[in-house]
Amino acid sequence: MPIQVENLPAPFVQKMQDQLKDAFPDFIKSLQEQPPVSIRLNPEKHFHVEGTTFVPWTTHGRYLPERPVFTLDPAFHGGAYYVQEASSMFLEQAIKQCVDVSQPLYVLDLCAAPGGKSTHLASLIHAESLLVSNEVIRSRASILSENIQKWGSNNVVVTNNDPEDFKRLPGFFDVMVIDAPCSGEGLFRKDADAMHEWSEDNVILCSKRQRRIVSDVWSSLKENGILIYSTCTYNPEENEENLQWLKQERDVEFLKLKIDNVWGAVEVEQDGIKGYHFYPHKVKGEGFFISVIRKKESEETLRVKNARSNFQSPSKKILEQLQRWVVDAGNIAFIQREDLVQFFPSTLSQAIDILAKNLRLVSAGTFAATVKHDKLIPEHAMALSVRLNREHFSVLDLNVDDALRYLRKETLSITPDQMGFTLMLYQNIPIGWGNVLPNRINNLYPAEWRIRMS
Ligand SMILES: C[S@@+](CC[C@H](N)C(=O)[O-])C[C@H]1O[C@@H](n2cnc3c(N)ncnc32)[C@H](O)[C@@H]1O
Repeated sequence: MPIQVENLPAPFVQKMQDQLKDAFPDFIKSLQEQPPVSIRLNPEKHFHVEGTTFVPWTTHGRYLPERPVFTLDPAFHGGAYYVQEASSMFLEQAIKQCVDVSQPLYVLDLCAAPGGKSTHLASLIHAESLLVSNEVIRSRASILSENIQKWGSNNVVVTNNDPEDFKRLPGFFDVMVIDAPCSGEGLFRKDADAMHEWSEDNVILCSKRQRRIVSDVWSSLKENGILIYSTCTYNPEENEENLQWLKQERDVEFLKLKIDNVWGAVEVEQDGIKGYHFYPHKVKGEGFFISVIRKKESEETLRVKNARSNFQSPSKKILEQLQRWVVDAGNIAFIQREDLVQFFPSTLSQAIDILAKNLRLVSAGTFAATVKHDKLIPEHAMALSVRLNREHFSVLDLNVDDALRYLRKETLSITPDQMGFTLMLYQNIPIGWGNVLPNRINNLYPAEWRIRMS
């Protein structure tokens, strides 16, 4: 929402004036404009949206001409795209230019909820990479897990830990993203609360917290590993000064990114640090800052041994059924915890075993099914999984009205010919399961995800 300049906190205005000098009036003008609307398409779900333009620093980012009601688009609930502001999609350049994504890697997204960077990372890294998507606040970790399930990746482990818990995993990660909690200056146009909560004291508080987070998690990054540090703020306390602090405390190298001038990102290079500012008067996006840092210090490394994991496997009978539910079943490990079966790439079993012993796991890979008396009830995440073998299931194509009825968990008045668990599709995107009985369809959409908007 465009903002009233007179509502901006006076010390913020003064700081921005000092920082931007001649460009300050353009910056203020941009805050009074409508924020651009952008989405990032899920490359695994092959969904097409008409009338969009490219976010230039991405492959799958698109600007929309206007803001639709995303809640009323069934494809959104099927994980066909993620709604994300465009500047933060610049993470893609940091990964593509500084990380060899042709190799499987261990990647940590430390401050991950609601999942913008994690879903993006999942689309950028090798399919057998491990992405640990962590969120310290429990309720936000559930939202994160929901968004990861919608995206459909099976190589993501969602954890709910404090950054210092990662000290238990020395030298574990090749890449670490710290999209730090910040004073939110860059989001004023989209989030009026951020503007009302802003204060100089809070900037200092955020800056100190950010240093603590980096310190706490530092030992879990490998020697030569890459740290991507980002905030959605403009001020030096949370950006350049934190990087200066890191340079003084640790042996690090700041990496330079190639940027096209037309993108409008502003490179800062001062006293050996490097970073990239995104200002709304220069880019089609919100305020953002990003820096890519290589760790040059040696680090004790936790070895992931090639031994059997301690996970319990489902029974042979269950396993045989499940293997028909997924494509490329040979490369997948199914594990059973109580009556719930999950799966992930088999090459990650050992690493996930280590995570399970050291961290609080919310989910590991994809929830496939609940086992009840040797029968399988498919989990919602299975419908949204990019590994789902659609050929194995009957499907029901829903029009937009029926799809919305389904997502509201209402009764569907359609009567398909085939009985049993049926995949609900909207524009060829799976959105969940129904159990077709002789006289009705049992709507299996998760009650807690049901849409309430009419
Ligand atoms: C900027 S948001 C992350 C946005 C997310 N990366 C995305 O792209 O969707 C920062 C996150 O850090 C979490 N956080 C807050 N305090 C924290 C702390 N002390 N340590 C780690 N994370 C924290 C917040 O709950 C929030 O989810």
